[in-house]
Parts: sequence; structure tokens; C-alpha cells
Amino acid sequence: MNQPAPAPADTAGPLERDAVLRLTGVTLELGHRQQPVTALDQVELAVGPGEFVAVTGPSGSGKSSLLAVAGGLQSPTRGTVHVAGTDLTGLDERGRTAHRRRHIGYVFQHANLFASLTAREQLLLTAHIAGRLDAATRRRVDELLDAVGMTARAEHRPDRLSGGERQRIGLARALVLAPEVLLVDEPTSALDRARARDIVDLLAAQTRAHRTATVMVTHDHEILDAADRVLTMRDGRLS
Ligand SMILES: Nc1ncnc2c1ncn2[C@@H]1O[C@H](COP(=O)(O)OP(=O)(O)OP(=O)(O)O)[C@@H](O)[C@H]1O
Repeated sequence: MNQPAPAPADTAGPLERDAVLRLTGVTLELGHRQQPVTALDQVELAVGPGEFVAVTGPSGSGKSSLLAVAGGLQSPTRGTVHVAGTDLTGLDERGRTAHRRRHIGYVFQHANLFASLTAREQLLLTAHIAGRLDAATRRRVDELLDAVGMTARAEHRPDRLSGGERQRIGLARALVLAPEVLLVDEPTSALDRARARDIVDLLAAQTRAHRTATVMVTHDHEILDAADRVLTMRDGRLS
């Protein structure tokens, strides 16, 4: 009797049909032609609205590469990346940037804040660039500053903030526009336990409230319980 073929690794998720973020057969080769490194190897991933996916795995396994490709910052060597129904790999640089701005929030490990702006202004600038600096967004900025515990530091510039405080502002900034896809690289690496818990709970709550498709890369095993699914990256493969 014929045995059914083994099911592929379950990285598609229960909401595949409605996925806001979908990577199909994504391979990323980096380095020189003579010495290529396969940073991503045939990755399949689908994340639905309101779903919070955590990705963990050893150093050098491809986690940052996964976020870079999912966010359209890096083009895959092979495969497709769909964000909100559009294939990023089919767009030119300009189209990709525009699509990224409209649909994707990215939280880098190092916040990349503007040196001359206060913490509050970093958030307001994001709303301004998107043409959404209205009363409701100003209220949301203040709520987010409060949610990340930064109200008292809101008028400080980055050089007067700690690494953890800058990290929290970077996260709040990415949440201002409630993007459809949120990609987060190690959001708790500079935070103590209590603060790490607050931040990951905030991420989970925002993901649900705004039906965001969230992917968070983390080494922090104590926060994995906040995610709906935990995937592991090993040698460029996701399982
Ligand atoms: N520009 C590059 N050229 C060649 N190889 C690269 C380049 N950038 C990354 N790599 C390699 O690609 C692989 C995946 O790197 P990546 O940064 O995605 O891993 P990671 O899981 O995020 O690691 P970490 O947890 O240490 O940040 C690693 O083997 C890395 O050495």
C-alpha cells in the first residue's frame, strides 16, 4: 500500500489562506561566487493577520537574513515574498520602498534613531512622513510612549537615553502606524526581565488589536510563551 508523503515542516501556519506575509521557496545566497554562503535555504513561511510568530535559533543560522528578505530590504536569490498581496520580488527598488513604507514596520536591533530628535519627535516624524499627523495619531503616540514606559523621557534625545530606552523607542516608533506586517529583531536584548516581559506583552497585544502579522526574532527563551507559534532556524532552514 502506498504511504502518504510526509507532511512538510509546519511553518505555513493555520491562517495560510489569508496570509499577510508569505515566503515561498526563499533562498538567499551571500558572499563571493567562489565561496557562497546559503543564508536562507528554501524557506516557506506564511503569517496571518493577528498572528505572532517567534523565530529562534543559533547565531549565524539566518534569522536576520529572514527579516531582511521578509521586509524587502534584501532580495532573495530565489523564491517569492508576498506582503499584503503583492510580490516584493516583482517590484523595482522604488516600488519596493513605497510598499515597505505603506505595509511594513521594522524594528532593528539597534534603534537607528535620529540624533537631533527627541523620543516623542521620533514617533511624530513617522506619522508626519506618512501624512497621518492628526489628533488621533498624536494620542496614539502618547499612549505608546506610556506603554513602553517612556513618558518621563519623551523629551530626551537619543544621546541622553540608555540602550534599552532607545530600543523601546524604536519599538514604539514601529507601532505608531499599526503596520500590517511587523518585523522585530531581538526586541528585548538590552532589557531586564520585567521590562522584557512588558515589551513582549505589548507586542502580543498590539498584534491582536491591529490584526498585524508579526515576526519576532529572539534568543530570549523566557518570552517565547507570548507567541502563537515558535519556529526554529538552523543553517538557513526554518522548521
Ligand atoms: N554579507 C554577507 N556575506 C556573506 N555571508 C554573510 C553576509 N551576511 C551574513 N552572512 C552569513 O549568513 C549566515 C546568516 O547570517 P544572519 O545574520 O542571518 O544570522 P543570524 O541567525 O541572524 O545570526 P545572529 O543571531 O548572530 O545575529 C551566517 O552564516 C553569516 O555569516
